[in-house]
Amino acid sequence: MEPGWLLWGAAVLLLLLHVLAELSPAVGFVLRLGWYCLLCVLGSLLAVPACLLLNGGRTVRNMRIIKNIVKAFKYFFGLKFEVKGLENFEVEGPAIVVSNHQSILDMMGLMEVLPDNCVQVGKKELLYTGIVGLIMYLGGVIFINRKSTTSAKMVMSEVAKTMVAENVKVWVYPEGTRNCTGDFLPFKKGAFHLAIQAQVPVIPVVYSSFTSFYNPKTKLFTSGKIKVEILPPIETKGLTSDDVSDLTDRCYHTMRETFFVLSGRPSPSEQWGPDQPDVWCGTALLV
Ligand SMILES: CCCCCCCC/C=C\CCCCCCCC(=O)SCCNC(=O)CCNC(=O)[C@H](O)C(C)(C)COP(=O)(O)OP(=O)(O)OC[C@H]1O[C@@H](n2cnc3c(N)ncnc32)[C@H](O)[C@@H]1OP(=O)(O)O
Ligand SMILES: CCCCCCCC/C=C\CCCCCCCC(=O)OC[C@@H](O)COP(=O)(O)O
Repeated sequence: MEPGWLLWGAAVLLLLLHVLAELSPAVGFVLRLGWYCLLCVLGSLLAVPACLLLNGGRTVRNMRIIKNIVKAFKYFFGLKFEVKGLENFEVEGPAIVVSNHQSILDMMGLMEVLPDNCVQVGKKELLYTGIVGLIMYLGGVIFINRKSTTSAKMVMSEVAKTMVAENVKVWVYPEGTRNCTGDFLPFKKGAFHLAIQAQVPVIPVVYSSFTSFYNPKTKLFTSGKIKVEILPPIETKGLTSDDVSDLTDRCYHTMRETFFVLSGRPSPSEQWGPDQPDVWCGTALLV
């Protein structure tokens, strides 16, 4: 077929998809999410050779390449990030970063603020997403098996040693799963055990609620603004395993309080529970 016809075909297809997306929110939702996944695949196709050529293999230095590619994604979805407190990442040496996790779209918010020398903890299933899994592997993502606490704990204790030796920060989603209910899930303790074992500070990062522009249950996915705040580091020097619960609670409360402020909603003490308890976040691999 002639290239001219191909271009026309592509233009007509895009127009058709655009009209469909405008007519039906559900179709628009699926198309936008599909486009996001496609962007991840295309970005990975670009990043894999770059990472291999420039850095040779699995290393945290690849995160810079990944970050710079992913930072362009937001323009395709009309998403804006307003970031406060970046200076709080400037701690000397390693640290544990903890943040709330609402959706697979979080990957954009993550890359928007990601400090140098920082890897994330992710569920091992993400390794099976083909080239996207490969780029995560090359970026140094630490994969854990959530179904086996024993093996997850073993991986995390190993991380406590290597992060200090190699001077890397580790980004953990302490809710342990995606949650877009407009509130927080209770925090799991792995991140805080890790911080105390390695005697490194915890840096909380909070993203405002997505519910005004993204909701898989009502098939909502429009443009929107996300406020991000990096809170001051919480020191763990001198703390022992007896202090894990207190540290977890302290981070949970500070972050939840900040979450409501950033989301422009009444403080948690003035309301009870999530305002949309039935928002479905999905238990499938991605959605
Ligand atoms: C260029 C284009 C590219 C485009 C493509 C993109 C590429 C981008 C690249 C890169 C971005 C990557 C983005 C990745 C994002 C991934 C996100 C996810 O996958 S989130 C899910 C996985 N993460 C977690 O689950 C962590 C949080 N979870 C924990 O930390 C848990 O605590 C865990 C898993 C370690 C254990 O899970 P439990 O369900 O058993 O949870 P508990 O209740 O905390 O633990 C049970 C008991 O064990 C103790 N415990 C936990 N950890 C311990 C430890 N290390 N040592 C000793 N005790 C420990 C606890 O204190 C608790 O005991 P007591 O109840 O207190 O008595
Ligand atoms: C042969 C494999 C076929 C699968 C092809 C899928 C192609 C993948 C394309 C795009 C993937 C986008 C990945 C973005 C990374 C975001 C990571 C993420 O946020 O994972 C969710 C996980 O934290 C929480 O898991 P659960 O909420 O517990 O569930």
